[in-house]
Amino acid sequence: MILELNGVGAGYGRIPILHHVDMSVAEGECVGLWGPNGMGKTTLLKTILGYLPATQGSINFMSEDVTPVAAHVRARKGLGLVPQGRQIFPALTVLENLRMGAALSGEGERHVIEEVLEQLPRLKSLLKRTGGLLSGGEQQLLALARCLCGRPKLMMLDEPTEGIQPSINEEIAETLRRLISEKSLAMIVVEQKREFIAVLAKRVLLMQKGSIAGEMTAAELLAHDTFH
Ligand SMILES: Nc1ncnc2c1ncn2[C@@H]1O[C@H](COP(=O)(O)OP(=O)(O)OP(=O)(O)O)[C@@H](O)[C@H]1O
Repeated sequence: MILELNGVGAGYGRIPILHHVDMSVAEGECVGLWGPNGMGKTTLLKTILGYLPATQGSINFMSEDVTPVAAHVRARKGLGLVPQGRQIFPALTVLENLRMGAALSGEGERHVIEEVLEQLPRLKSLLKRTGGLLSGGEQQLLALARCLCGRPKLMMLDEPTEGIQPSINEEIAETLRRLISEKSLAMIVVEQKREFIAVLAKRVLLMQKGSIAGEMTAAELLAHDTFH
């Protein structure tokens, strides 16, 4: 397993949000995380990344107990995030955004960026463009590319299709599918759109009220009654 959580709890101040979360991700596996709004999916990603401390349980990443390890050290070890709402640097150019990501990789910046651009060729013609002037979809591709420039071993994506037009969502899904099948990159994908998760993840965890309430196959997810 590349990631293993055992009985993890976390919250904000004294408000507990996550309760006894057990989950694992195998090498090269893409796991979907699905559930209604406000159930703790983003909180779970923040806890795995170390932005929030686990108040209970343990987090194991690449055979190391990272529960006490600081977020920036976990990032260097290979935990990457494509955050909700993209969070690119709007005043920097596309290339500068990628350089920020590549600083984490510990490899030659130019080589890393060139390789990532081969996977996301649409960005090649946008390198000098200011990030804030890109469309939402282009910003999402940039956020994905920036994360890849840090050479993650496990990439977590928080609602990558939110507010993005369908044609770019297909491009994002296809890029992620290739990264899984060709590069064996492990992923956790938090998503509301079932069709998007089903294309990528064989195994989908259902999150409810801060706990993992069940596990489904992609086919079961597509057949699942919606929450609303
Ligand atoms: N910084 C914060 N301080 C206090 N409570 C928070 C904070 N961030 C989130 N919460 C609360 O934690 C709970 C879980 O939120 P979280 O964002 O993890 O859910 P989610 O499943 O990712 O939902 P969404 O899809 O809407 O982001 C919610 O009740 C939310 O109000």
